[in-house]
Amino acid sequence: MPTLSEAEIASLLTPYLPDAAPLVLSRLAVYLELLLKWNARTNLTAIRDPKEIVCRHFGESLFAGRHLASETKTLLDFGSGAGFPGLPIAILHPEIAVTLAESQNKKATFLREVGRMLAIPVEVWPVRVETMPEGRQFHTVTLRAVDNMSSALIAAAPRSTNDLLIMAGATPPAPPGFTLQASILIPTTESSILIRAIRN
Ligand SMILES: C[S@@+](CC[C@H](N)C(=O)[O-])C[C@H]1O[C@@H](n2cnc3c(N)ncnc32)[C@H](O)[C@@H]1O
Repeated sequence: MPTLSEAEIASLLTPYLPDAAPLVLSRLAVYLELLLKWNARTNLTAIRDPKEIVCRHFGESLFAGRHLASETKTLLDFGSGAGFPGLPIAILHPEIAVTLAESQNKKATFLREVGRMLAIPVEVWPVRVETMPEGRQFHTVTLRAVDNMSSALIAAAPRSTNDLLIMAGATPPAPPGFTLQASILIPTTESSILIRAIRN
């Protein structure tokens, strides 16, 4: 028996993604089981309650996925951790080539395993973003809950040709060459916001 049925996951996701497709739900159900299994023996995320994982991690990531620019064809998730928001975005938008950058080895190994089990072609960059070849760029770079958002944005900016999609508790300063758009409150949260920074 899965921890949560696909119907339960769909119901929990309603505020973030009201009509999730069956394939999205079945992939999220597999991702949830893998995350719970790995998190029991290695610390991938401090959130351990399955319903909270679905709302906080999956829901917020899918909400970001609904707010991507239509021209986004390549996406870098900067500091993906256990895959947020990059993996749920890859599940929601299989047409986008998603790269998950995560410098901690155990988390990068987990990300590869989820990609393999779901048969989705995500690239995992298992070291710091700063070590990518200079010319490597993406339409969109996402950043969620990275430790020092201001310095992460400085490192992320040269990687983006179009925009940065930021999920944070407060509005960060725009990195050089980018302009912040109005922020959007993430559903069911008190103060978590989604902000797009557009390249000038
Ligand atoms: C606080 S966690 C947040 C993870 C995820 N974005 C989330 O919302 O749950 C930040 C992650 O970013 C990774 N990280 C920080 N700086 C990085 C960098 N320059 N390149 C790649 N990964 C980085 C860390 O190893 C850590 O796992």
